[in-house]
Amino acid sequence: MGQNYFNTLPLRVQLQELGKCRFMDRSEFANGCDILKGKKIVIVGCGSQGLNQGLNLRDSGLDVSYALRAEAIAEKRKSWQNATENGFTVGTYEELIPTADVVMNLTPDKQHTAVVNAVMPLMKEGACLDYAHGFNLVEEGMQIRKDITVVMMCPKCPGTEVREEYKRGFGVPTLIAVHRENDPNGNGLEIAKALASGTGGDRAGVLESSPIAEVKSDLMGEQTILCGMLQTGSILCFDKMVEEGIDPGYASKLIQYGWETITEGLKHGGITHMMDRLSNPAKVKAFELAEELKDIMRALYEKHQDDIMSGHFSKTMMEDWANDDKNLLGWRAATAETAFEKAETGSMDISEQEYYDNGILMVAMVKAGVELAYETMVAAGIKDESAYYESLHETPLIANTIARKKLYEMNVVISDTAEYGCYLFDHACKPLLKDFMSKVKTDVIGKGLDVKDNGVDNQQLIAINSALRNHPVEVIGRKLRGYMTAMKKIV
Ligand SMILES: NC(=O)C1=CN([C@@H]2O[C@H](COP(=O)(O)OP(=O)(O)OC[C@H]3O[C@@H](n4cnc5c(N)ncnc54)[C@H](OP(=O)(O)O)[C@@H]3O)[C@@H](O)[C@H]2O)C=CC1
Ligand SMILES: CC[C@](O)(C(C)=O)C(=O)O
Ligand SMILES: [Mg+2]
Ligand SMILES: [Mg+2]
Repeated sequence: MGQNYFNTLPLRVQLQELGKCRFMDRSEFANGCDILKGKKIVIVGCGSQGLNQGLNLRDSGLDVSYALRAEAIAEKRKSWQNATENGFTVGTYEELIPTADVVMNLTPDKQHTAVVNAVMPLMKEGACLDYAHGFNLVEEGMQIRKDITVVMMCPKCPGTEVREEYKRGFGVPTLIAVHRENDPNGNGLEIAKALASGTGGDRAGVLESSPIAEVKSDLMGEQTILCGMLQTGSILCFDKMVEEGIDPGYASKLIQYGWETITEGLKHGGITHMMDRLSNPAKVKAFELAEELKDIMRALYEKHQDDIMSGHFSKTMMEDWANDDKNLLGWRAATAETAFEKAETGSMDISEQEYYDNGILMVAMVKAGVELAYETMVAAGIKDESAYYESLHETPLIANTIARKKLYEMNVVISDTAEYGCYLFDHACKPLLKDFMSKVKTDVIGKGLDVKDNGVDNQQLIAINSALRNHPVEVIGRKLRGYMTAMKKIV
């Protein structure tokens, strides 16, 4: 195992790299992916990111093929099926890597050291190696041959949504970076820009960042609000409703589709708009619950960020890798056994508004989780734009996966690294919320408020509305969503 690269750097460089974040201007992508036209792109791995990035790059006119393990080809595994059914050339590392101008390493993080050690000797002089997540570079300190350019092109969303947005003629916000140790020709940024353009990311917004900022923010987002919070919230809200006598089929449906429905509000107008979808008394209640949740969970969010920064998280996850993924597999199996996962979802109609009205606690959990994740990341030196993408922006995209097939689907689509961190958070968060959950009733989850009229105190409502609109995640969110809307009009 290599040394944690981040921990080897002087503090000055650590801070410089953590703070690297520039929202790129659309004009910087005027040449699209032209510099890669006629070049050979070989993707290693054809899973969640591999398949979907490859489909987009090919549709953008680039030459894409897949290098898979010999066993995957011989056994016609899922990765082989994904690639061949979509008409791509597939070959072994020996057949394809030496032809590649760009090798995209889209295998699970756990495999990166082995994969990179296998492909590096086969790569031609001066080729480029791309990652979609920098764990291997930053946490494992992978050393790459000095003639190779190392870039990162990281869509800020699950692989499935990378493709769906592209098919809609758009893209997903994407972070690009060049590894400061490997830019021998000084053209790493141009290559990363072309990859982001080829996947459609430039139509949604691209951040020029660093591998360090990417890793420390991506891990934090996925462990807390994006996956951990939604998993904990699903399990606790379901158990609560059933305990209070609500039909399990209704409870299951309210949660399975509820996250997607209420977080649709985030896409349109952030937390402010999500909360505006509630009646005034419900908004006051959700605000109060969120404040309480933030007080209870703040230390846990901070612990996750601290452990990510110090390398404790990566060290313990790598110990699990070395232990045949004992924790990951045990937690995965335990999740499948939860009452929420096992419940049959009812066929009753639930209107869009009912998801808000009967899901006040879920709204409060989203608000608390997004704000806490954002606040904690920014306090650790991560820039507002990255913190926004890794919290508020991506939450609806993860919620979409739960709507498809509950927590199972979310945990299949996200990376194994995200799945491990999600369980870690979930196991710490559930006991923390025990007392809180014992006090809540069906008025905030399952049935809606039982009020005779919608009257509220004017001054209280004014103060709440002001707090909502002026939270820093809302300020940066309005700016970034404004760019996305403007770009959508151009495309
Ligand atoms: N999942 C996501 O949506 C996101 C992932 N990322 C990052 O993208 C990268 C890829 O993650 P993801 O798409 O989830 O990965 P997947 O788990 O979906 O990748 C599976 C692919 O990797 C191959 N693979 C597995 N083990 C090996 C190995 N030892 N050697 C070679 N190939 C192997 C599999 O092929 P085989 O058939 O041979 O097993 C399969 O093609 C990661 O760095 C992740 O952090 C970034 C953003 C989001
Ligand atoms: C949220 C999890 C993620 O970081 C992602 C889809 O962006 C991952 O690692 O899968
Ligand atoms: Mg991510
Ligand atoms: Mg991730």
